[in-house]
Formats: sequence, structure tokens, C-alpha cells
Amino acid sequence: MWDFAEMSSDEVASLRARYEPLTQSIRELIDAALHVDADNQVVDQAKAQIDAAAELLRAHPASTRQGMALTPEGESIPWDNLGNGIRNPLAPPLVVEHTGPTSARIDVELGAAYEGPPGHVHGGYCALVLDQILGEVASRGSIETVAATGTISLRYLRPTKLGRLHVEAEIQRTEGRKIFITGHIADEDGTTVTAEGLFIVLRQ
Ligand SMILES: CCCCCCCCCCCCCCCC(=O)SCCNC(=O)CCNC(=O)[C@H](O)C(C)(C)COP(=O)(O)OP(=O)(O)OC[C@H]1O[C@@H](n2cnc3c(N)ncnc32)[C@H](O)[C@@H]1OP(=O)(O)O
Repeated sequence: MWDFAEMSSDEVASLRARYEPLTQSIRELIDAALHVDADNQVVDQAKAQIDAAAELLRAHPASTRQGMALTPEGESIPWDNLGNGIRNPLAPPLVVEHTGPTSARIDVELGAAYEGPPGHVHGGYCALVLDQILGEVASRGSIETVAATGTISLRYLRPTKLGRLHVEAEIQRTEGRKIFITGHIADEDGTTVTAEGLFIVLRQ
């Protein structure tokens, strides 16, 4: 059904435009559900509408699922995956901006859905965000150099406040297929988590 290897950039853009707003609406639904304080009637009505939407979507199943795909031009499409999948509302809304051949940054807002300690981001999601940006920088956006996490080490300096976060990553050195890379997350008060990773470029 989705044969990205056969698609033009325009066709991919049109699919993105179809599904990205659905993903964002589901994220907003989760946020609304986490903030609601209503009576049985309101909650029952919302549940019925959500169940109806799920039934509508289930009536049109995809024949394949793909975590990530490539277009003929070599553009990578994060489709269903948890790190930054366009169609996955559990993925934080990450947009990785490559600031050079060996570095990148993310500016993202993480709200109630990502809470661990009260008012703060769950440590596992901090790890996911750092793993994602380190992996993307290490992979350098190419199928030829896709790198997997070999080892990642995190240091939680202090809790990360929910809200706007800034994330950076930079390659420190490479040894053959091994890429040594560091990164950090900062909230409005400064750095909260640092990461050191060893990513390994997959054998082709
Ligand atoms: C369609 C696609 C579009 C793509 C478009 C691009 C965008 C793409 C963005 C991706 C962004 C992803 C961001 C999330 C990244 C994950 O979450 S990946 C998932 C978590 N990681 C895994 O599942 C990896 C599981 N492990 C493995 O598959 C294999 O063990 C590995 C890591 C590939 C290494 O296997 P291998 O290639 O056989 O490695 P091997 O030859 O044994 O060892 C090579 C060297 O690495 C060292 N090494 C091996 N394993 C380790 C380790 N775990 N720790 C430390 N050192 C190690 C060895 O000691 C050796 O060192 P030297 O002797 O050369 O000094």
C-alpha cells in the first residue's frame, strides 16, 4: 500500500499532510483527557465519540506497517516509529534540526503526557529523546550510515521541568564504524540530563 520506494516527494508530502494532523489531534486528545474534570455524562459522551473514531479508522486497515521508510531520492520518512514517527502520537513531536554534519538540535514542548515525577518529564522519555537525537546525528540521515545504539549512558543532573526543552547532540570522534557522541537536554533553568553514546554503523 505505502511503497515509499516508488513515491515522489510530492506524494510523500501529501501523505504527511493527511496523517500529521491526525497524530497531532490524538496528542491533543490525550492532553485534554489528562486535564479533564467533568461529570459522568461528559466523560461517557467523549468516550463514545472516541470509540466511534477508533471504529472508523479500524474499518480502513493498512496492509503494511513501517517504522521508517526511504523515498527514491533518499529522504527518510519516520512513519510509525516511537522516536519521531509522523503517525505515532506516543512519539514526542520531535523535529531534529541538523546544525552541521556532526551536530543537531531539537526544540520541543513536552506536556502532561510525558510526566514522571510531578511537574517533570519522565526519565525514560528523556532517554528516548536523547537516544533519538544521538542516533540521527550518528546516522547522518543516510541509509549508508544508519547507526544503532550500542551503549548509551545518561546522567540525570536534576529533574527536567515539563514545558519547552532544548536538546543538542554532537559527534566527538569516530573509530571505524564506532561513533562516539554526546548530548544534553536543557529546560528553562539549564542543563538537566547529559548523555554519552557509542553508536555503531550497521553493516550494509
Ligand atoms: C529506512 C531507513 C532510513 C534511515 C535514515 C536515517 C535516519 C536513521 C535515524 C535513526 C535514529 C535511531 C535512534 C534510535 C536508535 C535505536 O534505538 S537502535 C535500537 C537499540 N539498539 C539495538 O537494538 C542494537 C542491538 N545490537 C546490534 O544490533 C549489534 O550488536 C550492533 C550494535 C549493530 C553491533 O553489531 P556488529 O555490527 O556485529 O558489531 P561488531 O562487529 O561485533 O563490533 C564492532 C565494534 O563495536 C563494538 N561494539 C559492538 N557492540 C557494542 C555495544 N553494544 N556497545 C559498545 N561497543 C560495541 C565492538 O566491540 C567492536 O569494537 P572494535 O573491536 O572494532 O573496537
